[in-house]
Amino acid sequence: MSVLATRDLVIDIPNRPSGRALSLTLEPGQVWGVLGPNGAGKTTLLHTLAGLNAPRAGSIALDDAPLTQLRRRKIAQRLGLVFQERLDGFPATVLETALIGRHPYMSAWQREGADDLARAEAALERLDVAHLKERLVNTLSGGERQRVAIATVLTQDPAVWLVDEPTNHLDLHHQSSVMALMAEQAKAGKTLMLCLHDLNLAARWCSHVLLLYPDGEACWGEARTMLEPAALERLYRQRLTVVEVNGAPVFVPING
Ligand SMILES: Nc1ncnc2c1ncn2[C@@H]1O[C@H](COP(=O)(O)OP(=O)(O)OP(=O)(O)O)[C@@H](O)[C@H]1O
Repeated sequence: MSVLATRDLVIDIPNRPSGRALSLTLEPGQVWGVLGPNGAGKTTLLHTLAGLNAPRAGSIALDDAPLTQLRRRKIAQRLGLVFQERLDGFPATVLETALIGRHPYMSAWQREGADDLARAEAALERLDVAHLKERLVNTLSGGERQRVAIATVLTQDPAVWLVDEPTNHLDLHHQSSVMALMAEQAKAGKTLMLCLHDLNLAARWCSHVLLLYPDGEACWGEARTMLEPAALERLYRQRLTVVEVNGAPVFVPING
């Protein structure tokens, strides 16, 4: 069963030719990495899959139903989003922010219950921000905010995670912990699509990758077949060398 699928999807990037239309099928348990240079359209793709940007052409299905025919509340129960721009200016505490993850399941005037609170507190613990729960989010560091945003989606517990640069602002320990969380979610049957700048995170953690080129060209498939040095050099216009560490490829940029 596909949880999220696109048919002949063309994302709408102003003044860019349509390139290759995307017909993707994302299944439970898969972790997709979206790779490509700056401006290739990774964020635009995520926004389009979330129904926030209209595509130029083609369609998106969530649980085999057209996204355009689903109510926003239903979409919010199924899709969790971690995006780069966040409205953190609103004066909410870390705990209040995590609890927003429960709103798609509540009626308009319903208050969060004990179960909602327990889920939020467990998520804050998992992301190592429980000690900050009474702090206003707009007083946190970049990495702390990123972890609160991920904790909010963990509280939401969606079937599909769409995450723009999950390790943005994170130190090495928290990068590793967040990627392990993404893998855990996949193991639990969730589907994840992550925009990544780090090839080595993609090689280590993704089951599938989508390579997006600045001219709208694209190709996709299983990570072990797609992460070929020659294809990646063309993608980034950057020479690479590959070494193996613990059985996994590690890509290193080289000059010249
Ligand atoms: N509102 C807009 N008007 C005009 N161009 C836009 C608009 N939004 C995005 N773009 C352009 O669309 C292209 C794709 O942007 P997008 O943010 O999706 O790229 P990206 O692959 O996520 O890049 P990065 O790696 O830098 O985050 C860029 O060239 C960007 O300048």
